[in-house]
Amino acid sequence: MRLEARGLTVGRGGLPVLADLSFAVEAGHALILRGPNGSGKTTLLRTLAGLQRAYAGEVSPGSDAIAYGGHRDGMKGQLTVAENLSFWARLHGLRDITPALRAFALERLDDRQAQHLSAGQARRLGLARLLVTGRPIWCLDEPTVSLDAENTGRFADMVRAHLGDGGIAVIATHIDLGLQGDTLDVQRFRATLEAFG
Ligand SMILES: Nc1ncnc2c1ncn2[C@@H]1O[C@H](COP(=O)(O)OP(=O)(O)OP(=O)(O)O)[C@@H](O)[C@H]1O
Repeated sequence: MRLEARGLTVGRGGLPVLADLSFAVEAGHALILRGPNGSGKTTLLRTLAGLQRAYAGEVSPGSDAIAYGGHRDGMKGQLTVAENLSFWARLHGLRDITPALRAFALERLDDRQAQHLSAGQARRLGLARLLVTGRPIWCLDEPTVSLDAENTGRFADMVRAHLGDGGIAVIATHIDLGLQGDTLDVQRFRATLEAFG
C-alpha cells in the first residue's frame, strides 16, 4: 500500500489553490500537512479523499481506499452513538463496533443521541468512525480540535496502531502528535497569490 499524488492541482470555486503537487506516503507512515489558514490543507485532503475533483493530476489508490474523518458530516443526529457506528460498520461490511467504542472511551455514551453530544464527544465519535471503515488510508482535517489532552492521547494511540498495521494517515494538524513520517508545507505549492486571504 502506498498513497501517491502526481502533478496534482487542487482548488475551490474554480480557482486553483495548490498546483503541481507530487508526493508519496508509504505504508506505516503519516504525512503531516502544515500551512497557515486558507493555504489549502482542507482542499487537498478533500481532493485526496475523492470528495472533490482534482483540477489536474492523479491520486492513487482511488477514494475507495480512503476514509475522510473527524467531523460531523454523515453523523445522524437522531441515532445514538452505537447506532451511528453500527450504521457505518454495516456500510463497510464490518460488524464489531466494540474496538471503535473502546478507542475513544465511548462505551458509556453508547446510547446517547449524536445530536446531544458535546463538541469533543462528537469529535470522538467522528474519529472512532475511522475504525469501522476498514479503510487503509485516513485523511484527517484538524482531528484534535475540541479534544482534551486525554482524548488527544487516545487519538495519537489510534493513529499509531493504524500505522503499525500498515495503514497510512494524512493529517492537517498544528500540534505535534509524535508520529513517524514526513511533513508537507503546502505553501510551497501555492497556485496563485489571489488564493490566499
Ligand atoms: N467554496 C469556496 N469557494 C471559493 N473559495 C473557497 C471555497 N472554500 C474555500 N475557499 C478558499 O480556498 C482556499 C483554501 O481553503 P482551505 O479550506 O483548503 O484552507 P486550509 O489550509 O484548510 O485553511 P484552515 O487552516 O483555515 O482550515 C482559501 O483561500 C479559501 O478562502
